[in-house]
Amino acid sequence: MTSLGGRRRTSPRCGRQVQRQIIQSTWSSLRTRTHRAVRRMGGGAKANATAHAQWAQSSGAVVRQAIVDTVKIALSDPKVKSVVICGQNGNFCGGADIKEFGGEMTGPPLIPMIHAIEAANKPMVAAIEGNALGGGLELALGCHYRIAHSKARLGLPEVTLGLLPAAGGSQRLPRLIGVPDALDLITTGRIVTAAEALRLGIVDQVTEHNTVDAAVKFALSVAGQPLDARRISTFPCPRPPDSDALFEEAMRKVRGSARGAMAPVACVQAVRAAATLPYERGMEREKELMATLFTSGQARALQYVFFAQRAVGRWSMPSGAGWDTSKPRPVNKAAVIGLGTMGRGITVALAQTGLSVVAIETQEKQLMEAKQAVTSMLERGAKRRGAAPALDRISYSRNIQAVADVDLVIEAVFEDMALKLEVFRQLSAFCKPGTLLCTNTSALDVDELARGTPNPELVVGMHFFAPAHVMKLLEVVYGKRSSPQAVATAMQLGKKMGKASVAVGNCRGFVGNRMLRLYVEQAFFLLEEGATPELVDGALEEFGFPMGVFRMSDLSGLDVGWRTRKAAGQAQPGEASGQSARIRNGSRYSPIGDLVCEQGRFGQKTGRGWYQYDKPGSRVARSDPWLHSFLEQYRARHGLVARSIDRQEVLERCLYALVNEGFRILEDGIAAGPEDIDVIYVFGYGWPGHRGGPMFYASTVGLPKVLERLEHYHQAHPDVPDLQPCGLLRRLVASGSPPVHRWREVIKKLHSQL
Ligand SMILES: C[C@H](O)[C@H](C)C(=O)SCCNC(=O)CCNC(=O)[C@H](O)C(C)(C)COP(=O)([O-])OP(=O)([O-])OC[C@H]1O[C@@H](n2cnc3c(N)ncnc32)[C@H](O)[C@@H]1OP(=O)([O-])[O-]
Repeated sequence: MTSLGGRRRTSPRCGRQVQRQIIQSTWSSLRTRTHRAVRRMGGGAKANATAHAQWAQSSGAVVRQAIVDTVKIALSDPKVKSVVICGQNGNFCGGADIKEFGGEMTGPPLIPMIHAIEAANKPMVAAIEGNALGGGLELALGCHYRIAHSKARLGLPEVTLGLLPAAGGSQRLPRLIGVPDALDLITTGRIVTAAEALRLGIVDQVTEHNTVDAAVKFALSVAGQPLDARRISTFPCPRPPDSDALFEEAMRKVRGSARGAMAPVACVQAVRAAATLPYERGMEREKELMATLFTSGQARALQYVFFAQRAVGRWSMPSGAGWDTSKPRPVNKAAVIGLGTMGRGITVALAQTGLSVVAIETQEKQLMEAKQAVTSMLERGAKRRGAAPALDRISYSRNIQAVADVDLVIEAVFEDMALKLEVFRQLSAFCKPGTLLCTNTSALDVDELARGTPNPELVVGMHFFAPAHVMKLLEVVYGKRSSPQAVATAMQLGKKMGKASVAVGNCRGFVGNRMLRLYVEQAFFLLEEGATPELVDGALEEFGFPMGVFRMSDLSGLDVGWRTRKAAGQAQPGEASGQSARIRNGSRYSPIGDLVCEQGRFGQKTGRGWYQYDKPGSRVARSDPWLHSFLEQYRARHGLVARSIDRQEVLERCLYALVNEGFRILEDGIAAGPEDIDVIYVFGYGWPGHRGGPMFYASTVGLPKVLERLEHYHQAHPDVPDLQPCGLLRRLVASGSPPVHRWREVIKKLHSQL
C-alpha cells in the first residue's frame, strides 16, 4: 500500500487542494508514485520519476514508510484541505504482504500508520476500486470516509490465512457495523460486494463512475468539516442485547465448523474484546491473539495453501509444455452430455461463468427432471449472490447432434467404458473440427477413451467433485496424446468456473482417488486388527477431517466402492475364510466392506452401513452393535486377534500410507509438485487447510519420522507392499529433507536424470 505523496488537485470552484495518494494492490507489490503535481508538471515529474524507480523494487516496509512520510507532508501543507487515498491498476489493496510474514518485519508498523491517518485533522477519504482486503480494508477503516466503485470487493480474509485482522480491523469494524455483522465477516473471511458494504455501513458511497474523481469531489465537499464523529476507533461498540449469549453461540458455531483451526476462535475473542473493552485495551487483546496465531503452524499451513493455489496455476506436463507456453482455445459455447447428478452440477457451474451451454440427455424423463434441478440450483445460487439466474444461457436437447457448434463438450454419462466410448464416437462424428472432448470420469482410463476417437489430442479429463457447482476442486487429466492446448483450455475454463484446477497425468484414480485407496485400505485393515469405525473416524475427525473414512463411506454409499472393487475383480462373493480370503494379487486385502455390502448395508441411503441411522436417508450416525459383533465374528472366522489400537496409530497408518502414495505420484510425474497434491486434498477431499495438505503435513511431521514409521508398519505388515516407503521419500530424506517448497525442483532434477 503505498502511496505516498501524490497528485494535488485544485477545485476550480474554490481553489482548495486535495492530495491524492496512490496505493497499489498489496503493501508488497506496490509501486508508489508521489506526484507533487500541482498542475505545474516540469520538475515535479522528473523528481517523481526517480523516486518511483527507487521504490519500485522495494518491499512493503518502504511503502509503509512512504505512506507515513506523505501523510505527514499532506497534513503539514496548509494548502492541502483533504486527502484521497486510492489504489492503482483498478485495485485498492490486497492487504499485508503475506511473503513478509516468514521474515523479519521492518519499516513502520501498520497500526500507528493507520492511527495517524485516523487522527488527521484533514478529511482522509479512501477511494476503493477492485480489492480492499485485510490490511487494505483496515487502512480504509482508518480513513474518515470510504467511497467504493460498484465492482469493488471488500473483506477481512485473514482467518483464511490462519490469522485475524491485526491492524485494528477486529476493533474498528464492530464499532462501525455492529457486532453480529462484524463477527460474520471476520470469522468467515467472507468478501462482500460494494452494494453489501454500503448496506452494512462499511462504505459511505458507491459509484459506477471513476472512483477517484468521485472521491476527490467528495473530499472537497467535506473539507473543513469536523472529523471527531468520523474516527471509528472512538465510536462506542454497540452491544447487542444479551451479547454474552451471542458470543457463546458464535464461539459454539466456530468451534463446530473450525475442525481444530485456531484462527476462527481467536477472531471471536478479538471481536468480543471490541464489545467489552475500551479501544486501546481491545487493541492490546487483538495483538495478543495475533501473536498466538502468527507463529502457529496453522498459519504457516494456510499461507502455504494460499501460495500453492497460485502455484498450481503455473502447470506443466512431463513434455515440458506448460501454462506459459500453451495458449488456450477460446470457449464461448459448451455442451454437457449426461444429466445425472454430476452433469447437472457441471451445467450450472458452466452457465454461471456466462457461457452458453447445451445440456443433452437422451431420456425425456431424465431431461425434464434435470431441467428442473438445474433451474432451481441456478435460482438458489443467483439469490445467494444477489444476481439474476442465468437460465436463458442453457438450452436442453435429447439429440447429441446439438453439439455441432460447441467449442467444448464435457461427458458425464454413467461410469461405463463401453458407454463412454460410444458417446465419444458419436461426438467425434457430430462436433466441429477442433472441439475439445472432456470426460468427467473419476476412474476410467482417459487414454483408452482417447484411442476411441480420431483426434486423441483433443481429449482430456475434467474430473469434477460432487456437487460439481459447489466443490472447488477440478482435476484436469492429460493423457499421453492430450495436446498442451487442450490442457490449457480446460485449465482456463476451470479458473473461469472459480475452481482450484490442478493438471495431473492419467493413471488409475488420477491423484485424489489413487491416494484415497491407500487411506481407506488402512482403515479396513485397522478394523481387522481390533479398531472400530468410531475409533478410526474419531481420530481422523480430531485431526480435522469433516468426516472420517466410515462416516464418509456411509454418506457416499458403500455400494459405490463395492462396484469399483467388483469391477476390479477384488470383491468375491460369499464368506470365504482363511488366508486366501484376505489375499488379492499376492497382497493383503480386506473383504470386510464387501461382506457388509452383501448384507444390503449401503450406508445412509439404506439406514445401515458402518453406523446405524434412524431411517434411510437420515444423516445422524449412531454406533451399531450389529456391526461390532459382525467384526468380532469376522476376526474369529479369520483367526485374527483384536489388539488395542490408539488414535496415533490410526493417523500414522491412514495418513502416512496416503502420503507415501503421494510420493509415488510425484516420482511417476503424475503430479508436478507437492502443491498440486495438497491443493487437491484441501479443496477436494476435506484435508484440513490448517494442516496444509498431505505433503506439507509430511514435511511438518518431518520426512525422517514419516520414513521411519512407514518402515515400522511395513515390517509389521509385510503383506502390504504399499506400506513400503517410496524411493523419492528415501531420496529426500537422504538429501537432508529439504523444505516442501523446494521439492518441485528436486523432483524436476530427478526426472531429468531418469
Ligand atoms: C495486517 C492484516 O490484518 C493482515 C495480517 C493482512 O492483511 S493478511 C493479508 C490479507 N489479504 C488477503 O488475504 C488477500 C490475499 N490475496 C487475494 O485474495 C488475491 O490475491 C486478490 C487480491 C483477490 C487478487 O486475486 P487475483 O486472482 O486477481 O490474483 P492472484 O493470482 O491471487 O494474485 C496475484 C499475485 O499477487 C500475489 N498476492 C496477492 N495477494 C498477496 C498478499 N496479500 N501478499 C503477498 N502476495 C500476494 C499472489 O501470490 C500472486 O502472485 P503470483 O502467483 O503471481 O506470484
